[in-house]
Amino acid sequence: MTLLPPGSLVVSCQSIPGDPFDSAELMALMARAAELGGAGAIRANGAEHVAAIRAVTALPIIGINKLGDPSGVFITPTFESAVDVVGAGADLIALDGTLRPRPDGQSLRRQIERIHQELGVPILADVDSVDAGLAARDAGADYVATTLSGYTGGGTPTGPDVDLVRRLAAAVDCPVVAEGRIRTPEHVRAVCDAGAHAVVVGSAITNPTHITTRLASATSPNWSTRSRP
Ligand SMILES: CC(=O)N[C@H](C=O)[C@@H](O)[C@H](O)[C@H](O)COP(=O)(O)O
Repeated sequence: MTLLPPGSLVVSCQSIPGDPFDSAELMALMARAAELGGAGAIRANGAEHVAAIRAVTALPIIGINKLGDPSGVFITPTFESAVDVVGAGADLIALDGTLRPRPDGQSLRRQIERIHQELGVPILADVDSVDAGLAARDAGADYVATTLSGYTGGGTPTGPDVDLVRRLAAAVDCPVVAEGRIRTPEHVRAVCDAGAHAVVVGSAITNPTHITTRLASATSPNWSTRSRP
């Protein structure tokens, strides 16, 4: 059985430090709601949140561990950072699969090899380019995802990187997961048409602050100064 069946919607239940929803219990409720809504898997950050989500759902969990400086390699940057997340119940590990230097000086290949051999779970490599996707696959990744496109320099676009999904799907011999700034059913359709095997949606479902900001910014610029009846 594949952990991420084709056409799965993966809901990323991650909170932002300092946000009112920054709690493992609340992310577990988000995961339950995602399951009721038809999600095929959950993505979650850190052992505490993975454990809370594991307690309320049997859906596959893609575990990550964000550590260190977000301007560098910080999504599950080392073998050690994956250990507790798998211990808490993650079924797959996602990690930074970009070509950037890793904080412990280890190679991506060695990190993937150790997670496969010592923790026994598949790897999803979060990449930002076709070259990184090819290298991550060559290093042993089981899935590649577009997660880091737009976050490694050169500015962040507003929508998903549909073109990278298409180019990765043509280049790598493993499933391609679309992730990053997927906010509407049209975005989901576009990445599926481009060849995505599964689609990850985070903020548009699980971050009420972000959802409010996007909708609030769409009101008339004169709204706040308009006279009220
Ligand atoms: C770049 C980075 O650190 N992405 C993180 C990866 O785990 C999360 O902060 C995102 O929320 C996730 O990728 C889902 O994306 P979106 O929230 O845009 O649907």
